[in-house]
Amino acid sequence: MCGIVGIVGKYPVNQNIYDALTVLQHRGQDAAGMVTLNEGRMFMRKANGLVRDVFQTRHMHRLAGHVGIGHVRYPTAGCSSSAEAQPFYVNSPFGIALAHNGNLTNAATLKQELYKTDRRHINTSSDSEILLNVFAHELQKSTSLSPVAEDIFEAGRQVYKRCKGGYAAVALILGVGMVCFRDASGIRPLVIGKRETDKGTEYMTASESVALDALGFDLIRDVAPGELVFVDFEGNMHSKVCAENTRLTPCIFEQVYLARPDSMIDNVSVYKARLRMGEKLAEKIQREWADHDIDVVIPIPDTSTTSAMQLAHGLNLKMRHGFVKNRYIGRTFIMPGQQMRRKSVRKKLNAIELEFKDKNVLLVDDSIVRGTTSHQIVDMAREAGAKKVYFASAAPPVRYPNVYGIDMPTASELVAHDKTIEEVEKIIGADKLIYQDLDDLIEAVKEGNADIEQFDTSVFTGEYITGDVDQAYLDRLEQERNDEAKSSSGALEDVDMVMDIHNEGNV
Ligand SMILES: O=P(O)(O)OC[C@H]1O[C@H](OP(=O)(O)OP(=O)(O)O)[C@H](O)[C@@H]1O
Ligand SMILES: NC(=O)CC[C@H](N)C(=O)O
Ligand SMILES: [Mg+2]
Repeated sequence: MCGIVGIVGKYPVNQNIYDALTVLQHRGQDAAGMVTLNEGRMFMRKANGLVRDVFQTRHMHRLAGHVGIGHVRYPTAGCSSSAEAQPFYVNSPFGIALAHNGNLTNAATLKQELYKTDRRHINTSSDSEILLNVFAHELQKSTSLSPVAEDIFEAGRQVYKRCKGGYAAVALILGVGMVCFRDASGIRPLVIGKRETDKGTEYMTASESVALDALGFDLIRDVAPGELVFVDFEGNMHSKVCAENTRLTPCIFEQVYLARPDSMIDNVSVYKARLRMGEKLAEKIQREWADHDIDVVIPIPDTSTTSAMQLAHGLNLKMRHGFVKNRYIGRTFIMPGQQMRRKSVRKKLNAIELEFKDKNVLLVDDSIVRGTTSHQIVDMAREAGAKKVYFASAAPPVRYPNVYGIDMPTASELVAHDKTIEEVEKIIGADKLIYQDLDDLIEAVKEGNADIEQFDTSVFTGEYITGDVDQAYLDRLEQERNDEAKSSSGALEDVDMVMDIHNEGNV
C-alpha cells in the first residue's frame, strides 16, 4: 500500500501536497514524490526517503502551480530504486503524470502488449509505469486535442478492461485536468473531497480521508469501484463508473493494520472497526478460556492499541502501556528486508519492567505476519519479568501472499503459512496464542457499513477475488520478490547507480 494524493486548487498547491504526504507517510516510507503543473510545464521531484528528506526548500520553490499530485511508496513490484519512485511521467499524449497505490496482477502480459501492440517502451520494472502507459495509450485514441469528460471516460473503460488487480490511481493530464480511479472491486481505498475558497471550489483526492481532514477539505465520498472521477482545470467535477461488473470488495487488511484509525474507508470508521475487533476477541476469550488467569492487557504499539483497549474493557482487565515506542522509528512491517525489520523492533519498542514483573500478561497485536514483532516482543516480556506471556492477534492467521498492493509475496515468509496455531505459538514462544476468527473480523468491519457484502480477505483464505491468480502466478511472484531476490535487485544504494531519464534541473 502506497499513499496517493491529488489536488486541483486555486492557490499554490506544493505545501498542501507535502502536508498530505506526511499524513499518508504510514502507507509508504521508502520513497516520495510530487508533480505540479504550472504554465504548461510539469515540475517533478521524487527520490528515496521520507517526505521530510525528499523535499528540501529548494525543491518546494520549484514545485509551482495550483494543481499537483503526490505519492509515498512502499514497493510491491519492481525494486526499491529511486528510478521507480512515483509519480511516473510520460510525454504523450499531452503529458501525463500518474501515482498509483496497488498492484497489477497482469503486469507481465500488459508489458508485452504495450511493446508488441501499442509500441510503448517500459523502462523500469514497476507496474505503475505500465498502468500509466496503458492509460496514455487509451487516451491517445481520443482524436481530440482538447479531450472532454467522455473521452477520458472512454480511456478509463479501456483501462478497466485491460488492467487486473488492485489499483487506486491519480493522474494529471497537461492542459486537461486531474483524473482519479479505483479498480472494479475497490480493493484499494480512494476518497474525494472539496474545499471552498474565495476563488472557487478546490478538489482533492487521497488514499485516506485523514489527508482531507488535515488540509481542511470536506469528504464528498469514496470513489466507487470502477469509477473514474475527472476534475477539469476550470474546477468542474465529472464522474462515471467506467468498469463493467463492479462489486465493492475492499481489502480488509486496511482496517486491520494499513490505514490510520482516524480515517473513514467506504463509510467505515477504522477506529470503530478496530474497537469492535477488540470486543470480538474478548468475547472469544470469554467463550473459550473463561478461567483465564490474565493479570493485565498490554498492546504492542502503535496499531493494536485501539483493539487492545476494547479487549481489556471486555475482559474487565486493566490495559497498561508496557511497551514504549520510539516515535522516530517508522513502521517495521513495511521496511524493506527482514534484517532491517528484525533489528528495528528492539530499537522501536522498549519494555517498562514494572508492568511485566511477576504478572501474567496478554500481549495484543493487530496481526502477526512474519512473526518478526511477536517473537521478539514475547522475549522482551519475559526478560522484563513476566510470569506467563499470552498473545492475542486481532486478525486471523495470515497464511497466504497478498497480490493487490501489500508486500507479502512469499508464503514461506509468513509465520503461519502451513502451520497450526499451536506451531505458531511455539515459534513465537508464547504460553498461549489466540487469533481472531475470520467471521468475527468481517463482522467487526461490516458493522460499520452493512452494504459491503464482501471483503478481500485473501491473506487469510488464499481466495483471490479477481480470479486471475493461480499457483503459477504465486510461484513466479515468490521467485521474483522473496527477501533475497529483492535485496539483490533493489540494492541501488549508491545514488550514482540510478540514471534518471528525465528530471529537469535534477539536484
Ligand atoms: O508479524 P510481523 O511481520 O512483525 O508484522 C506484524 C506487525 O507489524 C506491524 O507493526 P509496525 O511496526 O509495522 O507498525 P505499527 O507501529 O503501526 O504497529 C503490525 O502492527 C504488527 O505489529
Ligand atoms: N504499495 C503500493 O501500492 C505499490 C505501488 C506499485 N506497485 C509500486 O511498487 O511502486
Ligand atoms: Mg505493530
